Amino acid sequence: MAVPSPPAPDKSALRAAARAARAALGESRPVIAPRPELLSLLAPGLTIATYAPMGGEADPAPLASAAVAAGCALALPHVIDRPTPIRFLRWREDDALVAGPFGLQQPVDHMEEVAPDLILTPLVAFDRTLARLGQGAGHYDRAFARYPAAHRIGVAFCVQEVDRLPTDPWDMPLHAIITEREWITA
Ligand SMILES: Nc1nc2c(c(=O)[nH]1)N(C=O)[C@@H](CNc1ccc(C(=O)N[C@@H](CCC(=O)O)C(=O)O)cc1)CN2
Ligand SMILES: Nc1ncnc2c1ncn2[C@@H]1O[C@H](COP(=O)(O)OP(=O)(O)OP(=O)(O)O)[C@@H](O)[C@H]1O
Repeated sequence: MAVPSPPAPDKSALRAAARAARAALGESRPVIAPRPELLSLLAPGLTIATYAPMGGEADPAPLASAAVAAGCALALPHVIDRPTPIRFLRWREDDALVAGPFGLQQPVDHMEEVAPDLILTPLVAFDRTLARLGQGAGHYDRAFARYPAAHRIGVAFCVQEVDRLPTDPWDMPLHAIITEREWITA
């Protein structure tokens, strides 16, 4: 009889391990610099959704600045609570942010809602098949379902890579992941 294989780790165990790996970077967090493959996706008039990093997340600011330099407009997610879908609101780099739920900084809620052409997505963990793990509230899963034509680009440190993530029926793979070392595509 075959030796039973150990159960695959579930999403919450993988999330905890990846958060610990990210936290172990401490203050020596690498810079995620723009890469040519990302720059080739940017064009004047496009709307790029970025995010205000929290905790130990990779900072997408150099990527957002490259998008502005390429003539793109920016948007940031606006969060109400776990069950409510996020909305992407117009944001310029000098616009003030206010405190939101989960310790997030976000635009004031009366900014214009916009449809992103490319979504820079914070990752908790990822694998080489471009599967991603987020905070578990489904905020980005639902945003991806609402904007299926948007480019889905994950942003993470390479220590957040895991061998293989479990996937659920609602998971939409990323188109690419940018780390401090690589542009990962399938
Ligand atoms: N910077 C950033 N902005 C973002 C997200 C994100 O992951 N990062 N989101 C992604 O969906 C959305 C906000 N959704 C969130 C949903 C749940 C939690 C949450 O449960 N946070 C944990 C702490 C996580 C940690 O230790 O790193 C908590 O509050 O207990 C956070 C954000 C949109 N904006
Ligand atoms: N299109 C959708 N519409 C409504 N609910 C969804 C949709 N996609 C996912 N969800 C819900 O959101 C939750 C997502 O959980 P999951 O653990 O996959 O999150 P995640 O991989 O961390 O991603 P996210 O960053 O989007 O939270 C699940 O409860 C799921 O039922």
